[in-house]
Amino acid sequence: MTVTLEQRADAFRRLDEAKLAFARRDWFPGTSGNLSIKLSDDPLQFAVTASGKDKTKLSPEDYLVVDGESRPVEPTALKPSAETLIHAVVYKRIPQAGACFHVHTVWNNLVSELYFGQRAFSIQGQELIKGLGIWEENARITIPIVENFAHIPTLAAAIDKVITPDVPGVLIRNHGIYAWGANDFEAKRHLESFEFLFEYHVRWLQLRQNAVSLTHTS
Ligand SMILES: CSCCC(=O)C(=O)COP(=O)(O)O
Ligand SMILES: [Zn+2]
Repeated sequence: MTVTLEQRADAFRRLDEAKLAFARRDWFPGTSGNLSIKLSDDPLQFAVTASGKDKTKLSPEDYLVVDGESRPVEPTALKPSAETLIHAVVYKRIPQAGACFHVHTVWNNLVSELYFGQRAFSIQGQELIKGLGIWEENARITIPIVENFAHIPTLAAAIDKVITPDVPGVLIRNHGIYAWGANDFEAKRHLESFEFLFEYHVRWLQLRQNAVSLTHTS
């Protein structure tokens, strides 16, 4: 299937919108983060952020289109995100994924380190679990956590082993989160829901610890 110039331009415009929304929340510290939107399944092609850019800004050189091996499909001086392979793994493992967003936040880093020993973080009974598309009563979700291998093919292979269609995200230890959805709207909703759950959980642990300390000193 050929990707038209209109589809390419529409994906770039949608990536601009997602990027600015996340930038407003300070979710791209130090040029971190990368975003993609799928353009075709067969052959796999997706629009992805160029590597090392300041993702709080817009420029005509922010995105390029790559194939399933993370190679640019058109002549360009731009380098795809260093983590493009992870986006490719998500699209291959979860065929229903149409957009994939990666951000580094303090909350997702704290949760990834706190629960790395269990290789997963679980949370139950929170309304925002519905934001992940899971509507059962008192639902519990479990997001996997992988080691932060510096060698990206090793990191991508570790992610490939643990992701499932049941939960639309994966944490990388002391690095960040990848979250995906059927399209950019859904991937954003999933990412925001995960971040709410992480922040709630860490703040709740802190409050509980403070309450215990007060009880012991009074
Ligand atoms: C400065 S952050 C280190 C690389 C990283 O984790 C990241 O998300 C950004 O890499 P990219 O090549 O996509 O700019
Ligand atoms: Zn990263």
